[in-house]
Amino acid sequence: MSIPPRSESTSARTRPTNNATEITVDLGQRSYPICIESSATGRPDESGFAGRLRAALGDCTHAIVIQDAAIATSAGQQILDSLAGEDIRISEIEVASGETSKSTDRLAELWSELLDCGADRRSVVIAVGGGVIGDLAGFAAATFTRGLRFVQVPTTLLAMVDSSVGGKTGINLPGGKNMVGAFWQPHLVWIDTDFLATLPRREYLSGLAEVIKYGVIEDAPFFDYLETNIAAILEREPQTTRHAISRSCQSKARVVADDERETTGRRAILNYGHTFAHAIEATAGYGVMLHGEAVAIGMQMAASLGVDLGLCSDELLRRQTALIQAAGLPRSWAEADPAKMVPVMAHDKKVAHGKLRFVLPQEIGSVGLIADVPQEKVVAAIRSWSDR
Ligand SMILES: NC(=O)c1ccc[n+]([C@@H]2O[C@H](COP(=O)([O-])OP(=O)(O)OC[C@H]3O[C@@H](n4cnc5c(N)ncnc54)[C@H](O)[C@@H]3O)[C@@H](O)[C@H]2O)c1
Ligand SMILES: O=C(O)C(=O)C[C@@H](O)[C@H](O)[C@H](O)COP(=O)(O)O
Ligand SMILES: [Zn+2]
Repeated sequence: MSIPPRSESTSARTRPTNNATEITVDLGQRSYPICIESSATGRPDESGFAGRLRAALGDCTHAIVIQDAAIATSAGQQILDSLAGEDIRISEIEVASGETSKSTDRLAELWSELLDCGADRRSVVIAVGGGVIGDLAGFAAATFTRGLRFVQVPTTLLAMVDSSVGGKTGINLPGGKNMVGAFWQPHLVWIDTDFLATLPRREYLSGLAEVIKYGVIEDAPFFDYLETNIAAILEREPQTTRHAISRSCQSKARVVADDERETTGRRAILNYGHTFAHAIEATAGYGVMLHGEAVAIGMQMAASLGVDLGLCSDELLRRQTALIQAAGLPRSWAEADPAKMVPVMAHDKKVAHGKLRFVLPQEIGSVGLIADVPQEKVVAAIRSWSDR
């Protein structure tokens, strides 16, 4: 199956002002801004978090801040402080860090906590944390009373460049990643790059895997930029890092605006490497391998599969491998076991008519959605980046 090309009419709109960038996710009446700022959360004027919240929601008298327990005294506190002068009742809910919180048990507790704090359809859920908090809180918002308004405040690089944008929310099942969820768009994405200052290096690198993904799937000049500037990004040099975040958000906003619910196939490109990655995460045990680490290895497996099928060149694989290595990400997983991974891959959400479909590279900046891949080639791709 071929992937529809980028639509010219639904490109993300970008408005840079001073040291801030605003990108619009164009979804008609459900359009929303991604505000990329630095040191701006507490500003008392309309450019601070509270001002942007007022502008995005209008009437809001109750905010429920659902935050990662590990950042409750830092980013979470900044968000709470920024709302202190507002005429808004605040409820706080903490969620333990880590992938295991994306579970049916934690979701059920969260529904009860929302009930207990008096959440109703005029409330807003504000998710403060990484992708785990955004996915979990977003799904709770989508389902409680059939829908609460929702705002994303990403505090990890991965959440800033990927999970906070686009409205995919959900939880894991033991047998598969993100198997239960909903498309539920936020009203606002607030990115304050200062939050990255406390992010551990391993988590920062994990986010870089999704950044590299955008270069491979639809932005070849950005891939070139990353090759040249990876050292500055690793040092978290402010301007370079901001550029990488904003370019990633532009890619994501463009793809989501083209195919919000992954119906035409265009949005499936964001799943590059993920058929393998999700099987790696599930078979390793959730939380053992970080999502971005699994995506890096999954992209390697996908590129090897592409080479094997004659879809792309060895040179593409060489460049991708070099960038992943330069970014300090793993390229292989010694324990990757096809016998365990292939059955998990059967639950991939891109399966159609009982057949797996893989997002595979054609050239840097372009991928295709490929069905009818012989299983022995899938096994060989897994083995080429494992010890088995
Ligand atoms: N919905 C989507 O479109 C989408 C896209 C990509 C990934 N995801 C999902 O996102 C999840 C991964 O997200 P993640 O990588 O952000 O992981 P995460 O949410 O687990 O956060 C990573 C770690 O960083 C800590 N942390 C967060 N912010 C911090 C900060 N500012 N300073 C210090 N520590 C901080 C957290 O406590 C946690 O231990 C996975 O479940 C993945 O499936 C979803
Ligand atoms: O937004 C998307 O679409 C993506 O596929 C982004 C991915 O990086 C992300 O990991 C997503 O959660 C995967 O979605 P899934 O539908 O394969 O579970
Ligand atoms: Zn991902």
